[in-house]
Amino acid sequence: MSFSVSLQHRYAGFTLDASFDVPAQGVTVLFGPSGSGKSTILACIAGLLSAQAGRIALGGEVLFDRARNIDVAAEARRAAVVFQDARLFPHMTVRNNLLYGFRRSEGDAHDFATVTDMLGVAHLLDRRPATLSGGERQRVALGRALLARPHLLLMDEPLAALDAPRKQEILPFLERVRDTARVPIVYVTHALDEVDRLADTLVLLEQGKVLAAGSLHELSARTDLPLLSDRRDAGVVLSCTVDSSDAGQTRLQFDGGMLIVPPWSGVRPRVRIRARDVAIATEQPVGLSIRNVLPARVTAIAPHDDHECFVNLQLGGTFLLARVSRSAVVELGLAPGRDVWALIKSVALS
Ligand SMILES: Nc1ncnc2c1ncn2[C@@H]1O[C@H](COP(=O)(O)OP(=O)(O)OP(=O)(O)O)[C@@H](O)[C@H]1O
Repeated sequence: MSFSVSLQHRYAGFTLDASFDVPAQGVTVLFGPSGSGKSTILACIAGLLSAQAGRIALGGEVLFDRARNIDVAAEARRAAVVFQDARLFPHMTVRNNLLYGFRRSEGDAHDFATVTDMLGVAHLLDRRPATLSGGERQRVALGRALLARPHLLLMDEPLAALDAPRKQEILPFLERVRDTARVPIVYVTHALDEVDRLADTLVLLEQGKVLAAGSLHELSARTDLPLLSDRRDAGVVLSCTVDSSDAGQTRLQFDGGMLIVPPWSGVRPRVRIRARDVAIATEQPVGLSIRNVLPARVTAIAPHDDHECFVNLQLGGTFLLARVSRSAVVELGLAPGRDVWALIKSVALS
């Protein structure tokens, strides 16, 4: 099932002309600099703004089609929105805030307990919003949204108002929602750490236009997207499964090989392998302290700056990015099609 969005809208000084087609599952992150049109797109999806032209369809359901005069009312779209500020009702307890949307849905007590447990708000039910921390308020806002049993969950920079420790506190809850709630999520942010942690699919926006849309893994391996490749820690994000674990190390399986990492107890680990942490050897090295040495094939080479190149590598269905000096590319005779060994010096786990 796909989620298909095509929108054209003009404000004085700003033109939105954005189209993307993404899977209607998991988290789709709209990422781009301030003013690139992220919130405008979200408002159109929510039904809070009618674009001057375009079409929005979730699976077979058309929510908006300007040409056919279809514009499903916001409530009927069943799209719950979580904003930067929690927007809870101040005079109501947490319980009543949570029950607000729930009453109107076909939910039952089991869902209420599941959601309050999942978001760690069960002990806050009798409190009022003013007595909660910013992170707790956002968890309640998320709970209220989930209990409305939305067909789409929309989040507009839900962590932007929180300080770094509160943000770290709430990210695992968002991961849990992504991994357990069967509702497609569209998530707006301009924070790359949130992209790394949460995105399954990424839509990159700049000045009202879509630069690229695709899986986070695929886009993180692209060298022609400065929004991603110019970051200091540019590199690919891989979703893995745990193969085995013992006291000393964990083995992570990915499509194309195995990674050895320090002991890890999570369920669906994601790793970021930074391009500067990947070296290339043309023969299998021996006597190395690096544990992750994997056979790979060079697929492309692109200049990064005056001194360095990005080398695209493929291992099975997985792409890696290595940053190596221009002189090394020449000396090693690296070229597309060449079989090499990728030496992964360090792996960042989230
Ligand atoms: N109601 C409006 N009237 C006129 N211009 C608007 C209106 N709403 C948004 N804009 C303009 O449209 C552009 C896109 O705004 P939008 O809020 O969608 O961007 P954004 O990517 O979400 O930005 P940010 O990350 O800063 O929230 C901006 O230039 C903004 O000033």
